[in-house]
Amino acid sequence: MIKSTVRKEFLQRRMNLPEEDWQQQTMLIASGFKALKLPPVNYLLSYNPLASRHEFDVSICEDILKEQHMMMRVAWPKIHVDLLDMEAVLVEKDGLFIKNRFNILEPIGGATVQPKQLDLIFVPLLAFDVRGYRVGYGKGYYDRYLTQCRPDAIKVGFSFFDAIEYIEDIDEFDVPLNFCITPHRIYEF
Ligand SMILES: Nc1nc2c(c(=O)[nH]1)N(C=O)[C@@H](CNc1ccc(C(=O)N[C@@H](CCC(=O)O)C(=O)O)cc1)CN2
Ligand SMILES: Nc1ncnc2c1ncn2[C@@H]1O[C@H](COP(=O)(O)OP(=O)(O)OP(=O)(O)O)[C@@H](O)[C@H]1O
Repeated sequence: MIKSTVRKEFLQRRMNLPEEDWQQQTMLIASGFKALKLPPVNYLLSYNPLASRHEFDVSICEDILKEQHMMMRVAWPKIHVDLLDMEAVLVEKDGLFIKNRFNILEPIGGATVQPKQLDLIFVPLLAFDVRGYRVGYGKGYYDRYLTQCRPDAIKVGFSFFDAIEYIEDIDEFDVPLNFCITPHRIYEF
């Protein structure tokens, strides 16, 4: 399947998930994540989920990590629409967020974390394949950003659905995930 077909189909499937299933599967994904053995994490790039698109609520996994990595600091993406690029911004406790044009909460103020400082990245996705390649909303923000990160930075995706066979139109910019957690499986690539 090509990215544009995957994008439409999986957004539809996610939007059609009944609230009860969404909640139950969220808990299964979070317990899968808890079982992951990760090296020390100093800097995490998280994201604020778009509830209106039924995105996975990564804040549960953030909390799990905070217990395991006491020194960990969390950054959030801030996009630059004109440049199609993104930065990771640290927000201290009680920091402020404002909604961007896509309705996603972004930090106001706060220090930028350099991409090479990040140890762990939660990567939003609509679907992924058996090789760890993913499809997002199609603007390439994460693809551009991930090429600037350390090769050993761990990229984790979360999905309510299992891997698809192949995303056909992968290009040289696509960076695969290291892990994808689904309600019934942990994929490692
Ligand atoms: N929660 C969350 N935060 C994130 C992402 C994400 O996927 N999820 N991103 C991951 O990249 C970046 C934002 N990327 C986005 C890219 C497109 C659209 C979007 O709604 N696109 C419309 C088209 C709108 C237009 O062209 O103006 C669409 O898909 O209908 C939203 C976010 C950074 N932050
Ligand atoms: N590093 C890069 N430099 C230039 N163009 C890029 C880069 N990364 C991705 N692109 C381009 O951005 C466009 C969108 O990429 P793609 O369809 O893979 O987005 P996506 O993975 O669904 O979106 P996202 O990364 O925002 O979640 C493609 O045309 C792709 O070639």
